[in-house]
Amino acid sequence: MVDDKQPGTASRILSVTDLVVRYGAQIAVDGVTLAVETGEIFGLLGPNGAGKTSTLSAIEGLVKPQSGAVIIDGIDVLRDPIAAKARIGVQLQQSSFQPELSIEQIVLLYAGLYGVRLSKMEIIGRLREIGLDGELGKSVKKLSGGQQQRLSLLIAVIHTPRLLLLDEPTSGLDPQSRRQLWNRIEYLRAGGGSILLTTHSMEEAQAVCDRVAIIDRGTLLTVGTPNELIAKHRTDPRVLKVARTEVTLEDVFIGLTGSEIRD
Ligand SMILES: Nc1ncnc2c1ncn2[C@@H]1O[C@H](COP(=O)(O)OP(=O)(O)OP(=O)(O)O)[C@@H](O)[C@H]1O
Repeated sequence: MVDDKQPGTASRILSVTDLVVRYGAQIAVDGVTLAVETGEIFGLLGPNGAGKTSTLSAIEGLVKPQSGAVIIDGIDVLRDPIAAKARIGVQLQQSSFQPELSIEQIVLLYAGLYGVRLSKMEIIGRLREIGLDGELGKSVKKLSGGQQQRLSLLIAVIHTPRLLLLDEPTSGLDPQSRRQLWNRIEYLRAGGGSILLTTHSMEEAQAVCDRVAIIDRGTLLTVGTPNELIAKHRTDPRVLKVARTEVTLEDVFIGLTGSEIRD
């Protein structure tokens, strides 16, 4: 039997239990419980201010939760943050990269930070996978948005993390770059990785996520495969009220979270 308490053997790569995150009087996450299985792409959906980034930040160990537990690959993030962080990959904002450095220098820099040794041939091989092997000497500031996004994803997985955390990875990308990123995420899953991402795109959730959770006002409202959520909530009067024709995932989302604009 697989023991989820033993690091490296967990079939459940992430368990979040009763997570509470506050910023002063503001409750951002109000008792969220969710789990991501190994090899799964899991999507966190929610309107602006729902608590998605705060949940991710607590998982990453960037904010200290008021209460609750986060277990990554059998490791308690609060008790052993360094070991837990070694198992996760986080996509940095493109603006975090030093703009004057070349792609090769950036890859070498972050590989070094993670203790990964890469030969020039290995760097070229990795860049070939994302179509950037011809741009080795180009500075980061000269890359297009899509190229920068691909580079930041490559760096997020340079140490082959077991769990990849992506906060709105495709926002601002053109359709081609978005598709490429979806393919890349699926490729990482095929290689044994697990992915937790946030998105505002229902299309994205349906296209790449094995399961999704809808979160609002810091609370998890529902979880399942996109089709399960449609089946489960298709007769909910709040969902029927907003459905235009056949009930879609977006109808479920708006039905459960309400139609008012969030800032
Ligand atoms: N550093 C902070 N200090 C105070 N309040 C914060 C801070 N970060 C987030 N919040 C508040 O916590 C709540 C949840 O924010 P969070 O960024 O986690 O939501 P989100 O679902 O990621 O939203 P978005 O889709 O807009 O990125 C919001 O009310 C937000 O204003």
